Amino acid sequence: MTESFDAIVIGTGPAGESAAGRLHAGGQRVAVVEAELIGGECAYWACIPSKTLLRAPEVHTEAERAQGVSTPELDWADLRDYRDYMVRHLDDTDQVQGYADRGVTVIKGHATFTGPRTITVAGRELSADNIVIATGSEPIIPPIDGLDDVPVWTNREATTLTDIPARALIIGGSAVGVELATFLARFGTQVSIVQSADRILDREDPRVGELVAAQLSEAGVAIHTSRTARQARREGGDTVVTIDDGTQLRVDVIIIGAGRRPRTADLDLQATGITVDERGAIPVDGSCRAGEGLWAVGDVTAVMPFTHVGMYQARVAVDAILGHTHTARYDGIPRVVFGDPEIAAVGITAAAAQAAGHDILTAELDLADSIARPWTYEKQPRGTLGLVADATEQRLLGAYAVAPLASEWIHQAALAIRVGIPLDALRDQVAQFPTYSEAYLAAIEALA
Ligand SMILES: Cc1cc2nc3c(=O)[nH]c(=O)nc-3n(C[C@H](O)[C@H](O)[C@H](O)COP(=O)(O)OP(=O)(O)OC[C@H]3O[C@@H](n4cnc5c(N)ncnc54)[C@H](O)[C@@H]3O)c2cc1C
Ligand SMILES: NC(=O)c1ccc[n+]([C@@H]2O[C@H](COP(=O)([O-])OP(=O)(O)OC[C@H]3O[C@@H](n4cnc5c(N)ncnc54)[C@H](O)[C@@H]3O)[C@@H](O)[C@H]2O)c1
Repeated sequence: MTESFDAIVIGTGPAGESAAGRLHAGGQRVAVVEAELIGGECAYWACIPSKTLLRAPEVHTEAERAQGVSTPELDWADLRDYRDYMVRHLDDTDQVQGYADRGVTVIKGHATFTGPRTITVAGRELSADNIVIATGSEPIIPPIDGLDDVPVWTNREATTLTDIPARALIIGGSAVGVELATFLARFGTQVSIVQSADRILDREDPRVGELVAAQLSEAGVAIHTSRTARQARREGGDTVVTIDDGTQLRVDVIIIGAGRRPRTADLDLQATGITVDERGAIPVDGSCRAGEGLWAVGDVTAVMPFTHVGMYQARVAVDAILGHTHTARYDGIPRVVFGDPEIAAVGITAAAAQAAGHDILTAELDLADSIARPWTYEKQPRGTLGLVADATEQRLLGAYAVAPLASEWIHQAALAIRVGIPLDALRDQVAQFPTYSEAYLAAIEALA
């Protein structure tokens, strides 16, 4: 017998949970289907554990860099326990009960489509007027000979680690690679990164890559850009990795941070009429609609694979389901990598702006030369803010900041880009003294 609902949400990562909560609040009879744990990748093996693990080394560095305070000791056992608490000991019993208490049906199991709006899961057949697909993404494992014979961690093993490895090779030098390298290097791991692109964080402005490479090198991380790992083998207790310039790296573990692919392969999407793109992503329109009564939100769309974007897409899709259709906009969405210091960017790079035909103005500011806050914050002041603006329209197109607390103050640029605040208005804006936010005025004046 087919069980009918108003809406079914497949996958309960941040995007799916957000959709389910909003649908339920909108008065819909909702079923959620989850193959693993309610909360998804973000809650157990990605955002939450990684940011929890990075906080202790961040405080440690802050203390080292501030005048008049002795540096506290890092306590791995204590941090590990707190990480375990933050990932709920990989137990979602309370989450399942929470949904049940609210009247949302939870079905644990792997869903596959049997028709345009019917699925089968755990031996049950369900149908709904609307189905939201929020199945997330999985790590891409690069082809390296011998990888099966040596210790390899994806983000899952890396974020639930119990012991700090002495030596690690990270494959990939973007968000996952930079954050894990920052954390491990601070706990004493000898870290190497092999990055196939010609710079770290290759999707950002080249200056960001330069600044981040310098900070990682200062922390003792060895970076091999324009390189890939070719072969891995066991030699005694060591893993020996050969990279494509012939260099051999001797490590204890290989950590994969080489990108992710949308999790669509085993959904039987052919039953729905949805055709995935070459990345395996589900194409969606402006309101995240993927077909008649079908919606896709989060990493599975590959639009911008971040938790905040997945939750925004859920908002947009559920609004449309509930009859308030509007179009998602992806400009002005921050992209933060929690390095040391933090790396934040928003909007487009100077190169992308030029390619799009903008007549651009750019400025880069060394914060220590321009504002007071870096000096009151740490004894070796640091930080950079870069801006790109349209000269004709006199508005901001993009910004990057590599500086303490950048994850917070990047939001001013985000809002300016999103709303199209004129440069004149930003020039007349007054920030509190002494804060990092004051950097915007100095950088905007430098644009002229
Ligand atoms: C190490 C790391 C750190 C990160 N840190 C950040 C960060 O700080 N900030 C940020 O914004 N982003 C971060 N991200 C990205 C973020 O984790 C993802 O963008 C986010 O988890 C995507 O959410 P989602 O709901 O789309 O999918 P997911 O979180 O992947 O959840 C999808 C869920 O669907 C379930 N599922 C899949 N297929 C089926 C099926 N057929 N049937 C039933 N259930 C199914 C899965 O079991 C899973 O629970 C990080 C990623 C990594 C790897
Ligand atoms: N703070 C955050 O918001 C945060 C943190 C971590 C991850 N994430 C998200 O999670 C996703 C996965 O992150 P990621 O860093 O794994 O992927 P990514 O797609 O952001 O970057 C992958 C990197 O690996 C490199 N690479 C690819 N194949 C390689 C190979 N064979 N050898 C060496 N290098 C190779 C690429 O050049 C690229 O720089 C991204 O969408 C990211 O935005 C977000």
